[in-house]
Amino acid sequence: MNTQLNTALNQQPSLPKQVKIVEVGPRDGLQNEKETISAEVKIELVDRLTKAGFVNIEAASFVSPKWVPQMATSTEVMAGIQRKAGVIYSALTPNMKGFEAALAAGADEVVIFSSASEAFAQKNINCSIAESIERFRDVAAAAKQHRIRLRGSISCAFGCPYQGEVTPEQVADVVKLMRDLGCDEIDIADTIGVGTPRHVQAVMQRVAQEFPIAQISGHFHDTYGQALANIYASMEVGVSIFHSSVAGLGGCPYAKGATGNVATEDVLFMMQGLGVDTCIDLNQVVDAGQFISQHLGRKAVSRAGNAIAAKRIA
Ligand SMILES: CC(C)(COP(=O)([O-])OP(=O)([O-])OC[C@H]1O[C@@H](n2cnc3c(N)ncnc32)[C@H](O)[C@@H]1OP(=O)([O-])[O-])[C@@H](O)C(=O)NCCC(=O)NCCSC(=O)C[C@@](C)(O)CC(=O)[O-]
Repeated sequence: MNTQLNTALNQQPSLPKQVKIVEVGPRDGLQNEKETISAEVKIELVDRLTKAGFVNIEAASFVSPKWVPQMATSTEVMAGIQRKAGVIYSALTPNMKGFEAALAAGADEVVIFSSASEAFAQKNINCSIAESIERFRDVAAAAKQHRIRLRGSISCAFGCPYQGEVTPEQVADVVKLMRDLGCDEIDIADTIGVGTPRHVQAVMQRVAQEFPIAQISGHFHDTYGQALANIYASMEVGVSIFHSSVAGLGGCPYAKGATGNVATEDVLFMMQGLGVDTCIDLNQVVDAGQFISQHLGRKAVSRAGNAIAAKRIA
């Protein structure tokens, strides 16, 4: 390597040596599918992901089946998966009814979810941000009582399909509320994928003033093709937890036109190239991505996944 390039590389901000990848495909990825997917298929997907080495898999969502019918099989899914010791299987819980179901199903982590945008909170959970926090108070207390991990997710942290602009200050305000509820981890979510790297860094740096950066995660949808760049930019400012979805599955029922999360295969390929450890077997994730894509009858939305799969056949 020439001296100039070497000096340039040495001046780069350092990246974390290891990151945690939370696989959200079985929940965020599948929740928007119109055709009902059987519990058996969902269970096989989760089991494949467990074998691939994820330490955290979002497997279920105990929300109203009238609002998100695809997640109505969550109890069966949680009962059918082969759990591996040490793996956290998470479930969304919008209220105490959801919490009770998650508790009965043996969720290791419950996820309360609100938004940095008032308009999106109304569309997604039918209440204001303040009302959602009040509703989560009991869920948070019950989670603590049962020693279940509590994660908070903040949608529309970089823009809202109904309200438009969202400021870093608005995101920080919700982070403070979730921190005060006792969240162990807080997700900064780009629901509609409009964030770009410098904007993402500004938001991450602002919220890190309110909550430890080691417990903040980046949840990026890839609607505008910015997700990998945003993950890289987040790592530059110290974020080391990222959400991704096998085969790039997904979309939010309450954010029309939003595509899936960044594909897990693409994230893993980038991390390998950067020498950032994930402890996850990319080949097994590619297999899981091909499995679920075949089941859904379409090609995976993962460039790395499809390229690796094609190379195997060639
Ligand atoms: C919050 C509510 C329930 C309010 O919905 P509501 O209609 O205001 O609530 P309600 O209390 O009046 O209940 C209505 C009906 O739902 C039932 N119900 C009530 N709660 C539950 C429950 N937990 N489990 C099962 N059933 C439930 C309840 O029993 C009742 O049934 P009925 O008496 O009419 O037969 C509703 O708005 C809801 O379920 N919303 C969930 C929407 C959702 O899941 N969105 C997708 C997930 S968020 C997301 O994807 C974003 C994220 C996290 O990935 C980050 C990002 O990318 O942005």
